[in-house]
Amino acid sequence: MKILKHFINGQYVAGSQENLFELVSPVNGETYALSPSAGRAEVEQAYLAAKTAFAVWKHSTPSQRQRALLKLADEIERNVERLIQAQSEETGQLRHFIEKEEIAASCDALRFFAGAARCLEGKASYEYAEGLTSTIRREPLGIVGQVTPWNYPFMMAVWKIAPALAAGNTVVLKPSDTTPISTLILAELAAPLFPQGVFNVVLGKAETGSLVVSSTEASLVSITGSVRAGLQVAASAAANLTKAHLELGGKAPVIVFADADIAKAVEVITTAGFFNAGQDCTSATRILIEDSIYAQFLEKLVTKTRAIKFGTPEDKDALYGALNSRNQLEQVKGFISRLPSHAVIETGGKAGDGPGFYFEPTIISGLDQRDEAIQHEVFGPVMTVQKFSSEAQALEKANDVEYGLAASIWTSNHSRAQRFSIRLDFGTVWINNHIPLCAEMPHGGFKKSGYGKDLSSYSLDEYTRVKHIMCDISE
Ligand SMILES: NCCCC=O
Repeated sequence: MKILKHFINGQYVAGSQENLFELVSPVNGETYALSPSAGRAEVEQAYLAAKTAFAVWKHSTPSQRQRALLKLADEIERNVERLIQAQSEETGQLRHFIEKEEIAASCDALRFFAGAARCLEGKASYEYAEGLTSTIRREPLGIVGQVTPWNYPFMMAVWKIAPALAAGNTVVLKPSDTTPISTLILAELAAPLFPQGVFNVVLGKAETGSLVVSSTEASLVSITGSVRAGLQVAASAAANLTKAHLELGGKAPVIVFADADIAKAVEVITTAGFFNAGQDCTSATRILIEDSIYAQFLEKLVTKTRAIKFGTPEDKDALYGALNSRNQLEQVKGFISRLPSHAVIETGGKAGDGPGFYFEPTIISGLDQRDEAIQHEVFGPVMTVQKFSSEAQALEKANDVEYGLAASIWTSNHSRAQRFSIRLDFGTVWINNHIPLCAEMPHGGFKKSGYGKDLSSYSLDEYTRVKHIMCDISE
């Protein structure tokens, strides 16, 4: 059985063989590799490598950082087949999905940050006080501790490391325990392009993650994960006064008015809800439908959903693959088993056949606003439908969750679209669409969805600090 290794100081490093755990294929439930679990000594070894590397990398010019990031994007493209193979094995995702939604998008993000590294901004230098001239320096923070999730393992690692490295920081990253291999390949591809120790990967479960985010060597800790994990990271960061960036869960409302383009709404919402088996923090999960079109819209949504195929990684016609783990499948089944008696399963509601971790695309109606499936993130191919009868009611239901990551509004009334985009309490609001992202624009939430931004120049702000230098110029 293959035993994975950490990637520290530019090379693979065997971990302690004491706490090995199994990596299980979501496609067939079989164990395909063993992973070590980094303890304190290994995490400290990674931080030491990152600290030594920071002394060099912080003096690199933005142009040098740009060249390294651009080369990394090219190298990823040269290794696309290897990456698709690794990631489909660890996630159960479809091969065509990984290529388009992860690898291509990750290369684009790397190229964006390569350019953005050269365009950092600050206030104009000037004499704001008599006899004194002020300048602003934007500096890297130091060593960054990062924890990434399993839903898009490769792309989430790129979203974290690209702005960090572009700004001149060095990294210690712990990928999810179920999906470490694509991140190890990323580190391996990056190694010849950056000074030794700039990007280190330590493997393990939650205990290793706690060691990474509680290190006193970290200047920033950044996590994409659940609200529960985010609360723990925020607490441990606070104990050291370490800056934290938290990209946590979501429960996106999708508000459909009678004047929307219904055919387009049905098409996009079913894709945006079941894409990646709904394991997406911006997934279209809570469909709020104006009462005058409720029955007609629901019928179309159900018909379209029944035609959705899920399948193994090779299946070109499938919309999504397996859920990431047995644990995640149990989570989704748990939500279904706890549905109240007033809930109606319009379609789906069951696990798929076979040994893999599959679940049918599912639509649930009849729920009350306070019910668990409306209030909490399922992170599976499950959407709920609710009715509303006025703008005020739609807005109230949409905002009435603890999350604030993403939302969409569907209408042909321009003023209404604008009103909702202002009043929706979510970090991204789509108008007549749902799910697309781009590297130039920020991704991050409000409320319990966390704080700080991934992507865009706003994430470079997270990874830099602003220094004011004031010089006496009096004669
Ligand atoms: N659609 C990408 C969202 C990233 C987090 O799940």
